[in-house]
Amino acid sequence: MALSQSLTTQENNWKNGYIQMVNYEEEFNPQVAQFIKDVGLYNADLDYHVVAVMGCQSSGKSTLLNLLFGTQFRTMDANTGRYQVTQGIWLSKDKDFPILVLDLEGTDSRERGEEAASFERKSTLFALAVADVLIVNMWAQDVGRYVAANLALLRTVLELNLQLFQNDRDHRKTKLLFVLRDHVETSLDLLAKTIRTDLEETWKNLQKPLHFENCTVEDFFDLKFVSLPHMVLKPEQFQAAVTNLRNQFHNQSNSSEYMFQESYRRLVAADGFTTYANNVWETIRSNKEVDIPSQREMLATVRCEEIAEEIYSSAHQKFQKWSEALDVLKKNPKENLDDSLRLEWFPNLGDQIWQVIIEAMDTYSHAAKRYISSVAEAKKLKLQERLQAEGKELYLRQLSLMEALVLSYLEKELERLASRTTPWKEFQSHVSKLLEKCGNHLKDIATCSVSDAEMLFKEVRQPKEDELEEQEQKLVERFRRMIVDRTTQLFVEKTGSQFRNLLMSTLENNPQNIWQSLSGPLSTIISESLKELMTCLNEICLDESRNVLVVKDSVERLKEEVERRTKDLLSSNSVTMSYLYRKFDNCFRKDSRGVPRIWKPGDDLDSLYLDAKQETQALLMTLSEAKLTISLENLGAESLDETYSNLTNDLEIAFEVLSVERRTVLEEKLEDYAKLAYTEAKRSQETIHTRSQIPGWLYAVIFVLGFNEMMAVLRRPLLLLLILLILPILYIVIQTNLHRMLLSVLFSKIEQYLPNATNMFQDRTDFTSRVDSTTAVGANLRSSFDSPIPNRVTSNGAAKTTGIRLRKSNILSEDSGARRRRNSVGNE
Ligand SMILES: Nc1nc2c(ncn2[C@@H]2O[C@H](COP(=O)(O)OP(=O)(O)OP(=O)(O)O)[C@@H](O)[C@H]2O)c(=O)[nH]1
Repeated sequence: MALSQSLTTQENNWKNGYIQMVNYEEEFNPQVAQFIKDVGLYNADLDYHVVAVMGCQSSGKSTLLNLLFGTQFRTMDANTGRYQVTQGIWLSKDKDFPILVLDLEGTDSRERGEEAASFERKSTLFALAVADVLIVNMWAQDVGRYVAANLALLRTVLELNLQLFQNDRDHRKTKLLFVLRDHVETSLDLLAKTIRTDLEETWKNLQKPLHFENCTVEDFFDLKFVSLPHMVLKPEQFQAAVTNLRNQFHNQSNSSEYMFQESYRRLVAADGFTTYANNVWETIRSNKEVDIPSQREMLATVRCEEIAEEIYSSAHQKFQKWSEALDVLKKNPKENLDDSLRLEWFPNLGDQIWQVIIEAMDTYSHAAKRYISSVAEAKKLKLQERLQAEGKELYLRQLSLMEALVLSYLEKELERLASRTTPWKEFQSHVSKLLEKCGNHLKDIATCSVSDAEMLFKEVRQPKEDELEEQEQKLVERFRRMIVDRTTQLFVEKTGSQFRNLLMSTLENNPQNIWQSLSGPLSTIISESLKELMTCLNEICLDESRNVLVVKDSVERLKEEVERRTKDLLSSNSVTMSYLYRKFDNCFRKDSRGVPRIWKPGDDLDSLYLDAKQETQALLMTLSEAKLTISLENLGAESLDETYSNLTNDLEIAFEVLSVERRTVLEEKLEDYAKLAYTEAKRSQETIHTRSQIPGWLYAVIFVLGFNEMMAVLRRPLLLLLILLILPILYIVIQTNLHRMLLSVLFSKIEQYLPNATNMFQDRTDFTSRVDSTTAVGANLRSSFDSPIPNRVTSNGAAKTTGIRLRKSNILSEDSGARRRRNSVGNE
């Protein structure tokens, strides 16, 4: 409450150039710091002085200060009676000079009563701790007289000063300036002598620490005595004396008279004055012993801390700007490492960070030089560590972002390399160039030209560079594996395609010995392919042991590819059947020269049929099981041959092409085809046989009996013309063997429609006759199953029809035979 009241007052007073430093309730005003700044002393360093005045209440202290320093402390108005004007401790600044002026509360305050002595000790102790010059304001007439207040005042000063500097071996002196007011008669020297005697007497009676035992008052104080004439009675003399005294405070040129000496300085820089004063006051107030050295150390600690903090935050702001710029770069990642981008990445950021740190440390050293060096150095070290840690962090961020950029760029470039049609081509040389480019980019941006900066950041960069190198190698290795895989795949596919062509041509030309025929050319194809692959692997730059693994793997994949291609080609029933039909036709319908057979009555149709079927079934068996023997040879250089020697020994590729189920299906189709061919052949043979058995006389009989009909035709030109047209057509049909096809079509149509016709006929007969008729046909069919040769072609239509549904050969499975028999019975 009291403080806030004081502050309100103070706001007005501040305009008058003073502030209540310690209020009546003994509270220190935190706004003193701002006051110091406002009066322009904050940066004065040690180039300032402190003057304090003490003395009895209403002894003209404020009046004196105002006259000497141009301050505007409030003074008592004599017309309103004698009362206390100055309460607590007030602070002002000399109007023109860097002098802080302290106006202390009067020592024998009537208003404070019994507590006056306590406050007097506190304020005196405070004044001795902070002031270079302590003005003791006294009435001249009181000197030499036994005035309790004066003697007590002197004792307090000496005693407290002793207490204050007892631990300070390098203690500072204080100027004690006795200003004797209203000096009238007694000479100043006499008065001074009296005071000096009093001081020495008091000093003698004081209990001193052992190390100060032999010290005199003047080891601690420079004593000076000034008297001022009566202000009211002798105003001119008073004014002249005041002017003279004022000059002693301001005029440095007259060194003997100059009031301030170097040895009085409290060695508290102006920017730390508030902190120092505040701490001293708080220590005094809490009745603790004020230890100047520890106060100075405390001040050094506090101030160095403040200075370091201030400098750190300034450097931090600069780091922050870079950090924000790096954030922007992170959000908008670039995809290449163009030179134009380098500037965006703050090249030589390490140097720039180092520059900030160096500047910060210089500023700190300059600002902290006036504080205890051990404290300042300790704080400097901490500040340096802090700045370096933040600088390293920033530098590391840049490196991490660059690492991400470099890896992303490298990945894209590697993707581009891998997506080429020949991904292996000059792969390693491309990779080397890329890695060099990435490395140069990092080096250009991250390397420091200043050797100290390089030393600082190298320990951060080295692990990051190692990490980047490791990541790059991992990435390259990933793509190398991918490219090896793609290259192998390309070779496998290419080899597979070549094998397919080879397989097709071998099936066309030599299906019977297909696998033996394929082995040789396939060995050559695979050997050539592996040789090419190894050349590519060399460009991809795999080590030899991995080359062996890749080649081994490729061989396995090639085996799989050969199997896949074979199965693909023969998976279609129509394709496989076309080879089987051709085989059957070659054996059955053509002679050993490949000329189509004209069936003659003497031809052993059954044997030819059985042989052809056997041959075709043998081909089917051959096609069903693949067995290739590949011998890889001369894969490359001699050394490689040794490495791959275990690969070149008899590589067997064996697999099942057609499953048992598929084989059964194909055999059934083959059986049907064979039987149809046999039936056609048999019919053709019997036709020719019948024709050859007609005797010559029968032609004469036909001529005689048909003479009339012949003449009838000859007499009808239209009929003759029609016959003349039909006969050449018939001749052409017979000559071109088309009559067989037409006959087979005709028979198949008959087969198709005959059961329906039979059924229709049977519907018109009674039930019994139908049963009999059906039984007879069934017996006829059953008898035909027992022969490996299809039934003979007879005039019996039913036998003709069932001839193509004969039981299949013995090589067919029993299941299939049983099923077919069930089907036949069903049909019956
Ligand atoms: N006789 C005489 N009176 C003076 C002299 N200097 C100041 N005074 C008067 O003494 C009275 C008190 O003056 P202040 O300057 O207020 O005294 P002070 O010691 O600051 O008073 P507090 O701050 O209340 O302790 C005023 O009326 C002044 O005019 C002087 O040298 N001689």
